[in-house]
Amino acid sequence: MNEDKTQLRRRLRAERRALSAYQQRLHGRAAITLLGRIPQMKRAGHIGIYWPMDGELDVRSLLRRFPEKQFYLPVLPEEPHPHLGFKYWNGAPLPFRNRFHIPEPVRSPSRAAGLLDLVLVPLVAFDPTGARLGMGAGFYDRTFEHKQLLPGSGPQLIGVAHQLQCVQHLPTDNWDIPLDTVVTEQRIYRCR
Ligand SMILES: Nc1nc2c(c(=O)[nH]1)N(C=O)[C@@H](CNc1ccc(C(=O)N[C@@H](CCC(=O)O)C(=O)O)cc1)CN2
Ligand SMILES: Nc1ncnc2c1ncn2[C@@H]1O[C@H](COP(=O)(O)OP(=O)(O)OP(=O)(O)O)[C@@H](O)[C@H]1O
Repeated sequence: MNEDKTQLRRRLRAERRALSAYQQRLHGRAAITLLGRIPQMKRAGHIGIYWPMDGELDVRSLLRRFPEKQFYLPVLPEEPHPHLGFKYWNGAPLPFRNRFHIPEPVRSPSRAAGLLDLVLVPLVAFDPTGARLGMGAGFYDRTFEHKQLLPGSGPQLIGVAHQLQCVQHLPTDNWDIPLDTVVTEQRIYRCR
């Protein structure tokens, strides 16, 4: 892996973890307000979300804001499948945690990633063109690989991040799947 990516990942992970609980709450609320203005979000019925970790923006209260929509959390791939699964989550407590200590609704029904209308994608860094740097396992890139073959297909990918995670230009690799939109506590970036 490219050293630039490794260093950037370390620096921005530390910066988002350093935000106070108060800042975190403000950013979460502001991002939810902006998400509510995105037309694709208004239309979406089945939405991939994530359980926040490591200082990521917390948008779980979308479940209360949009009680008519269905939300799904990612579950780690199991051999031999290389893709993230998505399982229905109604907001109930989740006792099971995966190997990264992230809760998963293991007993809930699954929905194929390609059948979600929209996926809120966690990230470590992004740039205004929609390039994304994640945790470094390539899970989201592999899961939405087909979007590269058929542009415009598959769920809308909406990155969710603190404004401090925006960098001028991110180095990309040929497997990176670009984001359609990025939402921060300050603004909406329309990338595609
Ligand atoms: N909230 C959230 N959920 C998510 C992701 C994410 O980025 N954010 N993922 C996006 O892909 C997947 C999990 N991906 C991950 C990839 C690497 C590490 C990681 O490197 N964790 C440790 C070191 C490894 C370990 O403890 O064994 C670390 O913090 O350095 C964590 C999660 C699915 N769920
Ligand atoms: N479509 C793919 N097919 C095969 N390997 C892939 C694919 N996408 C990513 N990878 C592999 O995954 C590894 C991690 O990729 P990268 O650093 O871009 O992950 P990331 O987007 O930061 O992580 P994540 O999506 O898990 O948050 C790379 O070394 C690459 O080899």
